[in-house]
Amino acid sequence: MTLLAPSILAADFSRLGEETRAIAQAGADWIHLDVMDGHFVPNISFGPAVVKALRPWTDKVFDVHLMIAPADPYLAAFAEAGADAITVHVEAGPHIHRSLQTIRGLGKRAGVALNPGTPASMIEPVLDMVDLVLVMTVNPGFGGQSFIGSALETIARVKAMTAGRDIDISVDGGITPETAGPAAQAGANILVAGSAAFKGGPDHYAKNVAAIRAAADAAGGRDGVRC
Ligand SMILES: O=C(CO)[C@H](O)[C@H](O)COP(=O)(O)O
Repeated sequence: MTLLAPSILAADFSRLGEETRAIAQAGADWIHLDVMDGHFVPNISFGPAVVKALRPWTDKVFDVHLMIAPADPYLAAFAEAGADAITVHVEAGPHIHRSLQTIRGLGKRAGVALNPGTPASMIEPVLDMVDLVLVMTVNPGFGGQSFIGSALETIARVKAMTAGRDIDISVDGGITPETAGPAAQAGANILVAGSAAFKGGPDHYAKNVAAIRAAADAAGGRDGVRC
């Protein structure tokens, strides 16, 4: 079954704890936490203090996506705050190998992310170091954007590059019941969804999550790793 990782970027920030619990109880597999610094991306979201504050609200995997540069000075803080997986962007600095080594050294699942304009080949040298590849299907920084179709080719390239390895492929940006199928078909086994997961408020979360997952599974999505 394809795993669903709702992004709390689309939640009601005045009630983040309740929202995190509600989406977890609605069937989310992982909780995706988007960290933005106003430098690597043109928006600011939250830091390790918020991750720590949310940790008691659910025992789901905390999938922390760092859209920050530099990332290395903050990796330990996010690990201590309760992250289970930490993803850094290959575009965010010159030492991606060191960042991934640090994340694994902290005992966390290490992820590397690719922006829509970045070729998949950029991460080939570090595939031994990663548990997760996150393919951005929007330009990072904001929720509610439209899925960039050309990123499907990147997902397919990453799938081919990672064949035979125990590496998850996550897609992030513009995931809806319409785009979940093509993303899963191209090779994604974890879908990050913000707007489509939180649409309509808490009474709709279970239905939203089920619709996205069903679309992915109908398209032949492969199993995500449960940890
Ligand atoms: O990383 C992100 C933005 O940088 C968000 O996770 C992503 O955009 C999800 O939001 P939506 O599903 O609304 O597109």
